[in-house]
Amino acid sequence: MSASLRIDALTKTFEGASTPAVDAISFDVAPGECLAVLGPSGSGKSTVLRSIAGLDVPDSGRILVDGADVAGVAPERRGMAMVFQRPLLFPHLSVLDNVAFAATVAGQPRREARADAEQFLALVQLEGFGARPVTALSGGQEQRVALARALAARPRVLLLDEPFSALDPELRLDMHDLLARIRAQLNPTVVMVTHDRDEAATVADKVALLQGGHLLQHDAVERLYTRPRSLAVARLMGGRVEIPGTVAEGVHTSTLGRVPAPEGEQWPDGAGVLVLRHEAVQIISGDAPPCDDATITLDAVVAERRARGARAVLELVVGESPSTTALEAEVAASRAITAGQRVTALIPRSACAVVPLA
Ligand SMILES: Nc1ncnc2c1ncn2[C@@H]1O[C@H](COP(=O)(O)OP(=O)(O)OP(=O)(O)O)[C@@H](O)[C@H]1O
Repeated sequence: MSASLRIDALTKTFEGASTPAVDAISFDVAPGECLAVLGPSGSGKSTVLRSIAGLDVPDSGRILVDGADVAGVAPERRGMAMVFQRPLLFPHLSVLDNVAFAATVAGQPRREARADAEQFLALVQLEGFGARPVTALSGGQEQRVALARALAARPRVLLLDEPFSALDPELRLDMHDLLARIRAQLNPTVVMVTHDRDEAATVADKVALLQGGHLLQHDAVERLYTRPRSLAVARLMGGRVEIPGTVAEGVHTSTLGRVPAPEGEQWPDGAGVLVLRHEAVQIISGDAPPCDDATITLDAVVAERRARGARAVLELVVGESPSTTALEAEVAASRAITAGQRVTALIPRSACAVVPLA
């Protein structure tokens, strides 16, 4: 059921707009892979998805499914199915007939189409719901029906446009689990639009990160967090530690001291901002462990502590005035670390990346 997808220099400018909504975007999605198209509002995510589906026509660029260009192919003939933010179910049909609709319209005998639909309802854990009117469903159940309906079309590529964003947080987590089960069972190629990086990190193998119609980085989720290519990527992924400095011969020098590039990484000479995830900063409130080459050990003062539910954010100050550096770290809320306290911050060197200044 899965196909490869290649997006090649996709460009689209809407009538009357001065800049492209999508500007020469290219990426590949392997068969069975789940790609999240992530970015802030207006970054071009839906335009990319709608172009793949054939609902928007790009000005230039190609969309290849298993190597074949789908330009000019009608949306319903592309072997794709799309789930939108709203389930868009037919209110006059039962749950089962909503799922069986496409097959019935395509001429499959009703009984067969319904039997098939039952299987997809079971897959989305709505076994026994077939006879209900869709108007009697909760939001989460409606979205499950929309997913079952899309899957019943046996798409080669499943397109999801913010499908869970209208659901409450608990239900969203359930839907993420459901999507994982669907992937394990049917292995579809999935492209999902989301503006939520946690959602992208939870459901996707890779992320295409967009901003202002440009593709900033297409990479594995983990690399977007730990190896951002630019300051914009680090910030969009929620990075909160930025330390300006200079790189010479692969060593970044700043108020934190000298940080050599991790093995296999190349940092170009010149001005560069050291970025690292606040989650990677470990806080020791007692005796510091002995120094080792793999770890940066810093004396710090807690300037502020902010509550974040089960976690707490610590604003740290490293160094002496006037050359101090601000650093953020996160600890379990249960840890009794208070503002004004002296602590040791440990940073694995492997957690450090250097990106160009702005
Ligand atoms: N049909 C259209 N006509 C004119 N402009 C459009 C149209 N659709 C999108 N745009 C513009 O193209 C740009 C990208 O929009 P798009 O919907 O692709 O972004 P998005 O990242 O999906 O945003 P959101 O998360 O808010 O849905 C925006 O500036 C938007 O206003």
